[in-house]
Amino acid sequence: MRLCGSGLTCVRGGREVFTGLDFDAAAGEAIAVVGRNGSGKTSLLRLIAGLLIPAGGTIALAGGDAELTLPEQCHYLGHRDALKPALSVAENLSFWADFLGGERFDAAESLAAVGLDHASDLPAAFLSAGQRRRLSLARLLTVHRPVWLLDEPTTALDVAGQDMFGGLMRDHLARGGLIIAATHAPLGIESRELRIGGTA
Ligand SMILES: Nc1ncnc2c1ncn2[C@@H]1O[C@H](COP(=O)(O)OP(=O)(O)OP(=O)(O)O)[C@@H](O)[C@H]1O
Repeated sequence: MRLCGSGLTCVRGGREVFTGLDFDAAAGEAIAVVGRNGSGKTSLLRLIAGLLIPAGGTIALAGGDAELTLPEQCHYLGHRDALKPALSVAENLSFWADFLGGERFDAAESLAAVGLDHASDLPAAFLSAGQRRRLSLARLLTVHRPVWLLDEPTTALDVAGQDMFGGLMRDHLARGGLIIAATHAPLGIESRELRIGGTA
């Protein structure tokens, strides 16, 4: 499996954010997208996820599931956690599994993997920032998708949480997944850098 972007141009609000951007990522590889604030890191993830339309260029996934579109093979984790505060931790995860569709894996195991098994009945409104982020990460495990698009994924995670997430990312890569992560902080796993715009 290989994800390639070629000659990408992104325009937002009538302003060109980047142009002529090329990237490629192979199965088992993590790409850290870096660049100054406003350079277009989030925009690139949203282009790959199909949430924005490129003003030019193409994005293609070779060797994926021919029956599915690229967005259907991506997990997009934005920097906001996209949780419903009135629903419990377990209900939020169930909502996302229903919304994303496809085969779902054991929610209790996913919550245990991110250290939230003790909190499954707690309303999401009561979670700390790091716990909200951990619940978002559980989505990645409950529904398997090969391409993980992660926007500042380690935000709010404590050191143990960053170690835990590093292990989850390594497992995903070992299973043949790929990761594109926009980040200002070290990702905590071996990765290749894709710089957008000038030096941060
Ligand atoms: N909805 C929008 N309408 C118009 N312009 C937008 C919109 N969203 C983002 N932009 C602009 O697009 C540019 C790129 O934003 P983006 O969020 O992709 O940058 P980034 O590299 O992720 O930044 P940061 O490091 O601050 O998170 C910015 O100049 C931003 O103001």
